Amino acid sequence: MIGITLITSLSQRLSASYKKMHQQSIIDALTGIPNRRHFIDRLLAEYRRASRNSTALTLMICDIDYFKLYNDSLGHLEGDECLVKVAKTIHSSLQRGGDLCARYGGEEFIIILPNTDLNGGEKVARRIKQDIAALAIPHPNSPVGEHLTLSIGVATEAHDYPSQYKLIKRADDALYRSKQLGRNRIEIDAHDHSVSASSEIVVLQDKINQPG
Ligand SMILES: Nc1nc2c(ncn2[C@@H]2O[C@H](COP(=O)(O)OP(=O)(O)OP(=O)(O)O)[C@@H](O)[C@H]2O)c(=O)[nH]1
Repeated sequence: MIGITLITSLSQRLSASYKKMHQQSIIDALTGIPNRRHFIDRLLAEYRRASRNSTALTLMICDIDYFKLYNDSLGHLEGDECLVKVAKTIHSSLQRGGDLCARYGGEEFIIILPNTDLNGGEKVARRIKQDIAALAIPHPNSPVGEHLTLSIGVATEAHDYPSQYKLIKRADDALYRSKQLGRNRIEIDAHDHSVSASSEIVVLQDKINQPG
């Protein structure tokens, strides 16, 4: 009897420590949101689901502008605190249960929006930008404003699903464009064969980059 109790308690402890280890392996230690590894697993699952059901899938990468300057001006600890605030804010800007925000790299966050088309992606990107602006985090020496800003790249897949990595690449290319075009802005790459992608990009850029 004592032996059985001992084995049960041991296996409960093992299972608890396995759960803890698993949590630690998929959560970013600084910000407490999912890490890159968890993002890749979820993206694959969402990609398969979208492909099976022919639903739209949107991916978004948000990158803090001039974060090196932020660290240099205010120190690394302040930089860490800022990353935590940004992660929490982006996380709470997402309203659907299936949406996921993960820390993708140092000051980069990546978001999966399942069953979300171009219009939905645009709305979420705008909301994130507004919520970050509302934090009004002072960013001394930022060439684009007195408060912390984000550059955002968005890519949507509506019909054609060649590879989930291509969608990451397209979101990354859109982010790159956003940095090149001056930062603190949203760039969208719409890959929809029923319309010309480049014409959609132009229309959306006009809409998105209006002030406010
Ligand atoms: N405090 C802190 N800083 C980090 C962390 N991870 C990355 N960084 C810093 O983020 C900065 C990123 O710098 P860059 O890649 O040059 O980008 P940037 O200065 O934001 O410039 P742009 O992206 O071009 O606007 C580097 O200085 C990194 O040290 C972290 O966990 N904590």
